[in-house]
Amino acid sequence: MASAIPIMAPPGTAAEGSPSTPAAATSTNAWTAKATAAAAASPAASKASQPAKPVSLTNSNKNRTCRNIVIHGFCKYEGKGCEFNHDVNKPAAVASPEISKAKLHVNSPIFKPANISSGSVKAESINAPEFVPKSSQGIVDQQGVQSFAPPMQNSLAGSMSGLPTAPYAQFSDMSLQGSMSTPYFDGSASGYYYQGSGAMMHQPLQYHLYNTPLPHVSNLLPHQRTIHGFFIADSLREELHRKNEVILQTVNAQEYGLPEELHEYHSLYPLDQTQEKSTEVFGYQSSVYKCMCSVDGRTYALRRIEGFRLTNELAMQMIESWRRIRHANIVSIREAFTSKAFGDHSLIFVYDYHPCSKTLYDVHFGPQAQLASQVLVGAPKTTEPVIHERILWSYLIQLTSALKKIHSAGLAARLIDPTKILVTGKNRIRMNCCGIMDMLTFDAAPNLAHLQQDDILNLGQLLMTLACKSLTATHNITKSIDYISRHYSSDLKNMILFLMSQPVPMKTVDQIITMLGPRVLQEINDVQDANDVLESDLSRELENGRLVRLMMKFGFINERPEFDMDPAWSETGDRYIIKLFRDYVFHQVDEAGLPVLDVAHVLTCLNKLDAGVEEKIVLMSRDELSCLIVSYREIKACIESAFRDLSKSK
Ligand SMILES: Nc1ncnc2c1ncn2[C@@H]1O[C@H](COP(=O)(O)OP(=O)(O)OP(=O)(O)O)[C@@H](O)[C@H]1O
Repeated sequence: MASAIPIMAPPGTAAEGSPSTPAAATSTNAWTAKATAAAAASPAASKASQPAKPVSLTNSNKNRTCRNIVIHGFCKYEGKGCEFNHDVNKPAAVASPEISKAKLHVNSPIFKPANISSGSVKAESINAPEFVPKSSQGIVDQQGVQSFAPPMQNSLAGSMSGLPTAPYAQFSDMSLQGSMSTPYFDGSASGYYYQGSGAMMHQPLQYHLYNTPLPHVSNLLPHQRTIHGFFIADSLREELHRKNEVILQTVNAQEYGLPEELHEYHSLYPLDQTQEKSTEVFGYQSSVYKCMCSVDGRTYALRRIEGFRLTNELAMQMIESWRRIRHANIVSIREAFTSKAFGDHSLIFVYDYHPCSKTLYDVHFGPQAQLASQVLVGAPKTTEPVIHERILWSYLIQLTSALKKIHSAGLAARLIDPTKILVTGKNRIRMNCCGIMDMLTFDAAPNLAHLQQDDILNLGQLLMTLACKSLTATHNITKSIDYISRHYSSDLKNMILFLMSQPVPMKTVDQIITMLGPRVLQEINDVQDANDVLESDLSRELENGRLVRLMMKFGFINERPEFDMDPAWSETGDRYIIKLFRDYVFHQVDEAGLPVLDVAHVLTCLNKLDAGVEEKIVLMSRDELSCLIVSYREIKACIESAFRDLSKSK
């Protein structure tokens, strides 16, 4: 290794045993003074060394500054036999030629293990207790592993008990003390997506690998960070995990009377919340299924209109216009087709799938929302209206934006109903089921202006329903407006009155946009704030992804059994440095010889390595007979070259 700088033996130093490592052997002057080497590598490592007696030195050495003083600021053998000069104020008569050559000097940063530096993050701090989700109702497999039952559609939950638990934990974790065993799926997704495996694969996902910091540890000094500072927020991670989990859910098609395949879709999974099917919205019973597309492998939502016979082929052309609409507040439609796969004449619409979404109805009028308002009954009179005004404005802005797109395309939504608006994120809504009414009530020459006026009226009715938090609010408009004027601003009341008023001569979406005015600016501000938070979360994960890739490279290179006796791969040259660096990063020990589990140290070292900084560190061999001073840049070059060699040998 050309660039590594071995610490040279002072003249006259007798070697205690020959250097056993090839790296040491490459230097004829390899310095074998254990004490100095141990101290050089790390104070933490020093305890692991065998006690070594310093060798006798000539009188001239008294005039030479001890290297330990120069490098580390102290010499543990001062007064115990070390004959070099320890008085830094006393100028050394003879300068040590090696030291003047060495680039490392007193000011070089030295790694201090966690138990010395109070500011570092210790591995113990991430000993979070195992999280057991609330909905886990004790599904225990034969091995006694508790499985987690997700908040699934009610009728399906029963089918999940007694399912095998997949073997996890292969790539499980950064578990540093065995305390964070992470039961991740082993990565083999084969069969997971597909029906017919007889069972819905299920796994106990651990959403909370890291708890949020406790209040008493949040008062950190500016240079300190908690372990949570390195990873995305718990809530976001949990949400993403849950979405992934929901996307992969399947049921046995036969058990649920579902077709194995439907056009180019398979693995149907019912999404309806209840068994009861209403004909209120479409005039026909409808069902929704999640499914996989065998063409692109993506997940979609199929809406089946039951018992519908398509009589006019022209109706299908309506879908073409809807297919062209792409908008952040509209669930995109992919295609529509008829099918007899369910044993009847069904009309099938294929939409984008938004995992874990709920309808606006579920969010504000469903059982959970009712429970929340019951809690509020006992609340003081000053309690805020149940749906905050800002949320109502946000809904209105999003729906107006969607309507603008639809009306500009020469279409009408024809369906603005709380059960047909999806909430796909926090206050994030999307119009669902677009295009269905155009097919079901096909009219070759529709009165578009009239339908668009209806859209605006329906928007006003929806807003009134939400503001009054009552599905019958539109039955008594005077009373509802009175309620709204007492609980909300006059701007909101006027907006609702405008939307619900008679069109004289015609109302347009542009008029609504003008009335929204400054509220739109507020919405943009909120969206950008949310975006900033997500971006910062993303950047944290970016770091982690980078570090995982580095650690993988380490894993590939270090101690490969097939190269055991190969001089190019065994403990020589560049690879030897990588091995020593691995020890430096992960295998530090403290004065008592106990492992130092300092996450901050590991992250710092890996980040510096990835950046390839010029900072130098001292690496010491395991037998403590030799040490090397190398920069992170040099170590990075070694790793890259070793990895290149590995890739070539494939
Ligand atoms: N595109 C989609 N992506 C993800 N989930 C969806 C999608 N469309 C509907 N869902 C989910 O399917 C479930 C049923 O939707 P649906 O529109 O049938 O609501 P509903 O209240 O049952 O209405 P209806 O009474 O008309 O059947 C809802 O929980 C909804 O979140």
